[in-house]
Amino acid sequence: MVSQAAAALPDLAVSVKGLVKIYAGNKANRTPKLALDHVDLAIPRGGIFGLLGPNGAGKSTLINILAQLVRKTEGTVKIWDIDLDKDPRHAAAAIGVVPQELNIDPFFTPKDLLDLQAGMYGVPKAERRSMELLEALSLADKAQSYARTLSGGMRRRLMVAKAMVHNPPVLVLDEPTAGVDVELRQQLWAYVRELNKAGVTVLLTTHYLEEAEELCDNIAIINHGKVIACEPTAQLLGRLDSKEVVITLASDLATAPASLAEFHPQMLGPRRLKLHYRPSQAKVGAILDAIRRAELEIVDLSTLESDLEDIFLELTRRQPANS
Ligand SMILES: Nc1ncnc2c1ncn2[C@@H]1O[C@H](COP(=O)(O)OP(=O)(O)OP(=O)(O)O)[C@@H](O)[C@H]1O
Repeated sequence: MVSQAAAALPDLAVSVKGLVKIYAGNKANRTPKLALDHVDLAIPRGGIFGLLGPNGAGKSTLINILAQLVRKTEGTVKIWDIDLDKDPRHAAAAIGVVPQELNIDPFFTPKDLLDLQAGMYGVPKAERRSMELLEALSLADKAQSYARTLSGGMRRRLMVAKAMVHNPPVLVLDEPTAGVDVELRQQLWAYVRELNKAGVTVLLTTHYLEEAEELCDNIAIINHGKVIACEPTAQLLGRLDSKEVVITLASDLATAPASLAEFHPQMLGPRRLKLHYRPSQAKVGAILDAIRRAELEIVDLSTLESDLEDIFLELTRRQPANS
């Protein structure tokens, strides 16, 4: 699908160095906002790269800079080895962006929208593949419907098709599964994986660790405008050393027994107790033994993987050692 000569392929699909974005204050809030604080990112060609972070971390700002919708304050950005400052037009041609907001002109049909977008990118008529894209995204039967009649999931898929009209080697998806139900999410991921297999490098942002874990071969975590981790998914997950067990007890408990203190117990209710442990230092069996010694009867038990919050705690705690 991507027709660059092998010799010309860059090692990095996207390279960001020392990227800073300061939003100027507005009338309501005059304080300038540092949204990206010297971000370095090297996104290898050919993979699916996840940019993970909580609300307000700076993910959309970064993506909007790549899409040239937001002007950076400082730093260098290269897309497919093309410097955004030196050659913005070719940098734009190398990337397709699916924004978070589904802004679709309601009075156009999906087919018209794709044709128009292709025209905007200067794709010659003979090379336009609007119907092929609509088919790939299960939208062929909606090709001639008004966009306003499409469901949220269909709109999202139409936005993906729109981002691909000029056949860019890099596809960026900003929070692609927000508001998309499980089945459509799977379809969307299947298509993204297909594109990736065909050679498209994918960059996606998400709040969800599970999503990044399922799809991405590399993950960067961004928090308060700073990249706090960037590594292969397996390595990142392996480095996380925090799990929780939630235990339902047979009878009420006023406070957690002192003998469980090493597991930082938290009462979730009179019969529900949450315990924390580090898999590298304690096995879940050790927790069960401690509970039995405390003469508590277990009715049910579930373990929880670390969530994003835990990861931040873990990574920020370790940061001085790693930096
Ligand atoms: N146009 C703007 N003017 C001022 N501040 C902004 C503007 N856009 C974003 N910000 C601020 O910059 C910070 C980063 O926002 P950004 O939208 O990039 O985060 P995000 O990680 O994409 O969050 P979300 O997941 O909620 O989209 C936030 O504190 C946000 O309030």
